[in-house]
Amino acid sequence: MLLHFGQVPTLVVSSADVAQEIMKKQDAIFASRPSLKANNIVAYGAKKVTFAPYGEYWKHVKKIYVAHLLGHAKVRSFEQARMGEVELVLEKVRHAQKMSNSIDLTEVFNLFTVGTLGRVLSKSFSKRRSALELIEQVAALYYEFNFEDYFPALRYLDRFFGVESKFMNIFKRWDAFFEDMITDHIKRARNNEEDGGFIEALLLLQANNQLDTELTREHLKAFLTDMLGAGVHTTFTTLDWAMAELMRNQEIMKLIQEQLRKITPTGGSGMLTNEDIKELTVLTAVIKETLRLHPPGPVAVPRQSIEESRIIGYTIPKGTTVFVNIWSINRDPKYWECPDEFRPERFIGSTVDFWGNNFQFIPFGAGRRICPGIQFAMYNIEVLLANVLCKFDWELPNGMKPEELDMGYAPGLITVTRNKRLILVPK
Ligand code: HEM
Repeated sequence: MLLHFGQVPTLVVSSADVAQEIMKKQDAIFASRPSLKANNIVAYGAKKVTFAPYGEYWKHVKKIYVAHLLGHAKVRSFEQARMGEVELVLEKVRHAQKMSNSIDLTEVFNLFTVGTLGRVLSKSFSKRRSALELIEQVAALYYEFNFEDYFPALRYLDRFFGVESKFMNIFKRWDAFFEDMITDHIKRARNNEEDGGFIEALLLLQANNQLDTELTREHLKAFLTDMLGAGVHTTFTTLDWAMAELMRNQEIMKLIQEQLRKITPTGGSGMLTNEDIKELTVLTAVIKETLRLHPPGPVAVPRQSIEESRIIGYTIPKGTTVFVNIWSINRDPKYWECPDEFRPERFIGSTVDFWGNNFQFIPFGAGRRICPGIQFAMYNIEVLLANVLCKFDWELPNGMKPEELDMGYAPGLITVTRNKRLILVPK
């Protein structure tokens, strides 16, 4: 559907066929991003990959992300940090179990996600709650309708809306947070404490000066905002939805628990590692079905066309902003039987995967701009779910029945979280 939002031609894509046309066949034309006011302020111009226009700079920085943080080998190498955070979660749950208390799993998942990411940025990362608070504030402001993005000629009206000053205020706190993180890291490095994290790698690249692109302190901070901005809400909300769906589908939860309880952990700590659970098809199917029904980003990050093109017989002008509606594509009855039902078994024995080749299932997007954090996210989601399901049985509080669990969506545009916190009792 081609619309005009103010002065900007806008294409909304809600079918797998057109998504394939945009994200695969004509990907080079549609691989850029529109320049939004929020990005020019909070995201340090277009320095972070998520909002960089398609081109050489984007390619160089994405390579840095993959080589030093998000690539498969790197993700595997972060096992210690990941398992350290799993251990913290298990301790909290054990404590609640011992006291016969309920536990707020939404909060636990949120802290786990920011903790695993923070630790691999810098080993000494500890400000989980401040980071979460900042991410919330930025998310709330980010997609607030910004008049100027759609009516550039009416820029002067911002003095009434005040969007820019709101962004500037948040940006100052955001910037100070990342400045502290880098400064703390540098102080420890003076004491010869190596940590193998992303900030260390970036500082080394900066010192060696062998890159094809400039790497200033601003670039470093932009990359860190990219990681926390793109990686935290998306991952935590998947954990939250998956666990809620399992509470409503007890037979599937029991099946996974039986499979998990047959595995003997290889690590000395008694926790299951990613290696231990790599053959668990039911757990993977549950996560895929969660991502299909509740894609954390219901609308992919907007794209922009760099030249005029033809899509299914229509002319799409250069500079069109494209929104791919992942949510409705993932539930298209043309591809999915009973699309609104949680049925993980549909993925067992199926070749449909989320790597951007099956356009009826694109929770991570597709094409050149596909999410580079898939492996990172999946390792964290799988290992945490495996451990909390293996070590504990779970009940709803106050005699609540599974069908009474609120599965409504909280308001929000960037990521779609559950309406209510997930409070459960570990047994
Ligand atoms: C369940 C978890 C996640 C989901 C569902 C998800 C989903 C997405 C989607 C839909 C896009 C846009 C793709 C497109 O335009 O075609 C994206 C982009 C991106 N994601 Fe993720 N993401 C997740 C986790 C992560 C994590 C953990 C990180 C990093 C720590 C990350 C980093 C990024 C980056 C940097 C981009 C921008 C890529 C580009 O513009 O080239 N994501 N993600």
